[in-house]
Amino acid sequence: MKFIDIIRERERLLEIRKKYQPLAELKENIKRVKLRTDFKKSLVKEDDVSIICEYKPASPSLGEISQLTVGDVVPLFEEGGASAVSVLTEESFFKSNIDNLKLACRITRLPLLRKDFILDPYQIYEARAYGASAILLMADIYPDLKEGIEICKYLDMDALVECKNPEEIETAVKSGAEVIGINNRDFNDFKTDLGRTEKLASYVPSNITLVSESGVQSPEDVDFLSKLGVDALLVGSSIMKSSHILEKVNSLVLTGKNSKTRRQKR
Ligand SMILES: O=C(O)c1ccccc1NCC(=O)[C@H](O)[C@H](O)COP(=O)(O)O
Repeated sequence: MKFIDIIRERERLLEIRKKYQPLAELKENIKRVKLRTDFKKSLVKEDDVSIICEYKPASPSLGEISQLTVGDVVPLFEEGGASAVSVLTEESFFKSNIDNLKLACRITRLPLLRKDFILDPYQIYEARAYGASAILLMADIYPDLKEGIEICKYLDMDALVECKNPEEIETAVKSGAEVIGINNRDFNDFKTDLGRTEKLASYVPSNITLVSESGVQSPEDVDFLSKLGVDALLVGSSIMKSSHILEKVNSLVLTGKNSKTRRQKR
């Protein structure tokens, strides 16, 4: 399977959602959904690298990862010291759905990131209506980044803008991004390499919150990425696969404590 297959499938399911729950209805629902605490603020700490724990039952690279539910894992993420929770909401390849976001919202007071392939403003409104405080926007996938970031601001949400090269980082900054993510996963073969953050971190201005995403397995990885000046790490598979989730989260969180380093300037 290729990345483009994931996007095509996302487009197909999006059209079904739009018919099932029109945008006007979502906008009405938003009026009744209380906003969660600030995602960006929760990640930026003076001395600590924050950990965002991701609910991820399956993935294109690993297939089924875990049969645990949001109700099983989110309390453990919180107890383990996570600063925020990411909920994958893609159905076909990651075996989750948007209702898991709503469920997480009932379980935890931590800020919630909607992790999905966002192609359309509809999905940003949908995220807010289902309780998200932030949404992932991929710089090379979302059609109008500036507009997407503005919609997030209008809805009092944060945009985590994912960038794959220096040009995308520059575009993201010009478009108003305040939180930038560097994904350590290569979307051609889905393999991870923490060296991607090493190559790109210094391109991200120091006033912007930097999240390193994917491939974090161990406290040693947290240590390595901390030295590159990241503010937060997004971790899914290694936590979901663990038979001791609470201890796993806690070991990553503790390694992030007092480990924050100033980002190198170019
Ligand atoms: O996880 C995958 O296999 C994948 C494949 C294709 C596109 C995206 C994919 N993952 C999305 C993510 O970015 C991760 O869920 C997230 O960063 C956590 O990564 P990990 O800790 O490696 O599970």
